[in-house]
Amino acid sequence: MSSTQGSEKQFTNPANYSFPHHRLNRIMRDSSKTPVVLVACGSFSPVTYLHLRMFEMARDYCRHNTDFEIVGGYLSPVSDQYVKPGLLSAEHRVKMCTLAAEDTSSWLMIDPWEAFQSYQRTAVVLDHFDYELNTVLGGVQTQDGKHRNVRVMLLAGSDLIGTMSEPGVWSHEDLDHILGRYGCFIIERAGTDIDQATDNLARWKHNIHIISQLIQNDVSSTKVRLFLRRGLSVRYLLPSAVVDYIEQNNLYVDEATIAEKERERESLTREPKKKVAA
Ligand SMILES: Nc1ncnc2c1ncn2[C@@H]1O[C@H](COP(=O)(O)OP(=O)(O)OP(=O)(O)O)[C@@H](O)[C@H]1O
Ligand SMILES: NC(=O)c1ccc[n+]([C@@H]2O[C@H](COP(=O)(O)O)[C@@H](O)[C@H]2O)c1
Repeated sequence: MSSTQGSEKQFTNPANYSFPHHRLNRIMRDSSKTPVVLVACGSFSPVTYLHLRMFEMARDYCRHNTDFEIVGGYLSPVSDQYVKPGLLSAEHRVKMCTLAAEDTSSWLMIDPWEAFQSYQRTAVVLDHFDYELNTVLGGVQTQDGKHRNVRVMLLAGSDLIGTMSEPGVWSHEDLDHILGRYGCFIIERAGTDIDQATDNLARWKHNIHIISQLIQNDVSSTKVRLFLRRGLSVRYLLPSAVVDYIEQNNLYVDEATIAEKERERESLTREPKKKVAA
């Protein structure tokens, strides 16, 4: 059974869900172009500057190399049911992504649809975006009021695209749906050979856009979590509102470290009195 087309399918929404579109550019700047919405699917545990930067890189790439006009960008955090080490609750991940986008961007949005329900395959997530953008919202308009359907495209790092050639991770049908119907932008990532990662995807080559990182940046959520566990600073690797949120909620710090931090805090508040007394 092939994945259902966005315009035909009814999607089950989480409770109290509404599709965010407050930053979507509903009127195109250049009517000769194709309107595109970028969708990055991932854990975002936690979201880093690199995740946000992927969108800026893709927008620059589109301006200079394609006839696409980016009219919006979404981060879609994966469901809690996605089994992965270090995956914090959807509640925290959506909150951190929202703080990050609000704090740093004028065009990025967070869609919590995927996060607050059972696991949804990426092909289905893209269908959901297509449905919300084109069927529910009715797409966008050109300067002279003509209707245009928005093209949804996946934005991902080369490590994720590399998994598309690993047996059993993605079905052929889903790959055909994602890369054939929608298309994607791949951000080069240190440690992944981009030619190897895309070798098996040659039949969809016309829909795969590879973007080099001109300034190498290999911040990853795994490294950020490791720093936090070791009590090292992660400031300037993530938006400051996200760092503050992590600190306030003691996130990614294991039980032993929390207890140690509490002991430290207690001893710090007691220490000056002892010194004075001595
Ligand atoms: N440094 C990076 N360069 C290029 N792409 C990246 C980078 N960091 C993350 N991405 C991409 O961002 C998307 C979401 O990533 P994800 O949430 O899994 O982050 P991550 O840093 O890879 O996480 P983790 O370290 O927990 O595996 C994926 O497509 C991933 O390839
Ligand atoms: N078959 C699929 O649809 C499929 C397979 C593997 C990963 N994914 C998606 O890719 C993303 C991977 O995120 P991570 O890089 O954090 O593991 C998630 O959004 C996940 O849902 C989808």
